[in-house]
Amino acid sequence: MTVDHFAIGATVIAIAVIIGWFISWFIHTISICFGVRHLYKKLEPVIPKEELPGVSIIKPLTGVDINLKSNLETFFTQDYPKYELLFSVQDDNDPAILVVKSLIDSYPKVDAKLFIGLKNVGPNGKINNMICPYEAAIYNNIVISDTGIKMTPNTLYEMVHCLKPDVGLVLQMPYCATRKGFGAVYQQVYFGTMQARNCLSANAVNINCSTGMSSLLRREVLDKAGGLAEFGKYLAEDHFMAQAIRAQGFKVVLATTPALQNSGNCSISEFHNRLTRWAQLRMSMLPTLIFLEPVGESVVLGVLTSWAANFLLDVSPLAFFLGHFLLWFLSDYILFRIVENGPLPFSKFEFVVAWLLREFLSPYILLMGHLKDHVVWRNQKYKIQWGGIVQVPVSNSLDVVAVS
Ligand SMILES: CCCCCCCC/C=C\CCCCCCCC(=O)N[C@@H](CO)[C@H](O)/C=C/CCCCCCCCCCCCC
Ligand SMILES: O=c1ccn([C@@H]2O[C@H](COP(=O)(O)OP(=O)(O)O[C@H]3OC[C@@H](O)[C@H](O)[C@H]3O)[C@@H](O)[C@H]2O)c(=O)[nH]1
Repeated sequence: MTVDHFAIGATVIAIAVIIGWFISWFIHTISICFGVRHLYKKLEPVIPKEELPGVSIIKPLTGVDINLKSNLETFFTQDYPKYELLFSVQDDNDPAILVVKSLIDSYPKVDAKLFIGLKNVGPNGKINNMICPYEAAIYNNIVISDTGIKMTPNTLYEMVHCLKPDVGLVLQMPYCATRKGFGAVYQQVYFGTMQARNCLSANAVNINCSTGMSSLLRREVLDKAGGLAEFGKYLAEDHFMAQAIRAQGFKVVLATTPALQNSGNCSISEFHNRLTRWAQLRMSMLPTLIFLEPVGESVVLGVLTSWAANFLLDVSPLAFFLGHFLLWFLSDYILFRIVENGPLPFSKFEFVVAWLLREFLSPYILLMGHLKDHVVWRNQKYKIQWGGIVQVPVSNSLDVVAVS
């Protein structure tokens, strides 16, 4: 390559980097605007409360943590006229059984059942755990809610409110309840900044960006796509369910309040394992993210753009990087306050430390996703293929028992 070719190539790359930098600020701006407009907006009642449709809430459980009982209790105290609770565990030694039974005894007026044992329809353990309650559900509207989720008394109403006739799936954007300890702060900052930015901006422009920890869907729509069992072949069943619902012409929308993850386990290393697993899923399903995700991170994009600005405009790279990083921080701080709907629930110092840690560790998490040749989820190992299909882990199906 001659010097001219080299200079032309470098100029083209530098211009592309600058364009990418503007795109990333466009994403920040959309997420903030959409967050302000959509999150926590006042819901005008459209139909009287007693005429609201019935909802079956499926809770696939695996094990116990110190918050499980209080989290599950929030499902028994929903300010909603007609719903049933369908808990399921995959084996009869699961300690969650005792917790659920004691809550069922304490709230005899709430229609609640416990299913013990899974139906093996594919590699996805969560789907296998949910097949029995899904088949037994009496209502057409199904909420799927992960074990660590806590609701406020209004959450179910807020989700149903978003289920307009043209909507097939309502997702609660992932966020966290405020818990004690730095691990909890770190997770809350992650979900309130990077995750919220991508989730809000993608949904604002109708890009499929789903996380299935708390969602409400129309059963007849899912059944037309083959039912819940059809998605047992994927680990990222949430992404493929949203895709199948959109393919039938229904909208996928965000609920006005985020999902409150409130697991009793706030370990940073386990959280990193979870993020690595999610990164592996995303990269296998959407390979363009292998390139886009790292360049969409503040540190990598900052370094690249500092070089580009210096190359094209002779700007000091250090000054550019520091300005970029400070702006990114301020934008994330504003977004966090929008998602939290109030002041920081911890000190500013903790926010800064958790934010810096996340920004500098994110390339490492993405790298770990590339280095691992298998996915680990709840002690099961899976081999994942391009397209998101997984190979079956060894699993044993128990007889199913329903306990009211
Ligand atoms: C030069 C700048 C370009 C920036 C491009 C930004 C690239 C996107 C970067 C990161 C994507 C992060 C997605 C976070 C949410 C995903 C959470 C998750 O992994 N969930 C899994 C488990 O529940 C789930 O199975 C996977 C779902 C797939 C999500 C795919 C998301 C694509 C989002 C793209 C957002 C771009 C927004 C553009 C708006 C104009
Ligand atoms: O083998 C399993 C694994 C998981 N599960 C249940 O599935 C739910 C989610 O599990 P975890 O909390 O371990 O995982 P995550 O929070 O990472 O899940 C998230 O990412 C992966 C997606 O497929 C899920 O839909 C999403 O909720 C829990 O309720 C858990 O009890 C099972 O019932 N069996």
